[in-house]
Amino acid sequence: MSPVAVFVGPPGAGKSTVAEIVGQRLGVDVRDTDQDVEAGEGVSVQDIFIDQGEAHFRVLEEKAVASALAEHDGVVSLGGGAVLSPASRAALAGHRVIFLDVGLAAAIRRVGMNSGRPLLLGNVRTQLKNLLDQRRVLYRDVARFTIETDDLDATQVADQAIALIEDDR
Ligand SMILES: Nc1ncnc2c1ncn2[C@@H]1O[C@H](COP(=O)(O)OP(=O)(O)OP(=O)(O)O)[C@@H](O)[C@H]1O
Ligand SMILES: O=C(O)C1=C[C@@H](O)[C@@H](O)[C@H](O)C1
Ligand SMILES: [Mg+2]
Repeated sequence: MSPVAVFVGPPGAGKSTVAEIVGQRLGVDVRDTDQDVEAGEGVSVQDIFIDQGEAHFRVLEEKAVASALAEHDGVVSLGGGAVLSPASRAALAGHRVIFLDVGLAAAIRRVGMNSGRPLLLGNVRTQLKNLLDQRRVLYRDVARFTIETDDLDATQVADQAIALIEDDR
């Protein structure tokens, strides 16, 4: 069993939104590792960061990624920082991973300046810039395909993703 596609990318890339559209259009279930962690713990990702710290969240996330890749044959959307884990990067090898890339300006517009995302608290622009600079290489490393999303709406990104999936089957 293997997911039909796995979406990776930074906050604001549109992973959750696009995964939902692609799942609906292909008639398959969607799994989001942030939601899996929240369901398992019974609290929000934000609260886990605040109460138990990022390192604890990353351990939970690593398990959620491993389970989703092993158990799910629909579409998977990973948390933005899932690729920080070497184990998760290794687990992604051989999967149909699609990197939704986004530039700084579009990412800021999409997450908003008052982001509830715990890693972006403080100066959203600076945090997002650092995060994009540090992680782009990791997203590229795990991805079979990249979609540049800046000038596309979520439906257009989903169209491209479905075309890539169909061509790759
Ligand atoms: N291609 C797009 N163009 C414009 N807005 C978009 C696009 N994709 C998603 N959005 C909007 O951007 C916001 C963030 O999208 P979404 O939550 O899907 O991102 P994400 O990649 O899952 O982020 P996170 O890593 O924080 O979970 C949402 O308000 C969504 O409607
Ligand atoms: O980019 C990140 O590190 C994160 C993205 C979100 O999906 C959540 O997993 C959490 O807010 C951390
Ligand atoms: Mg998401």
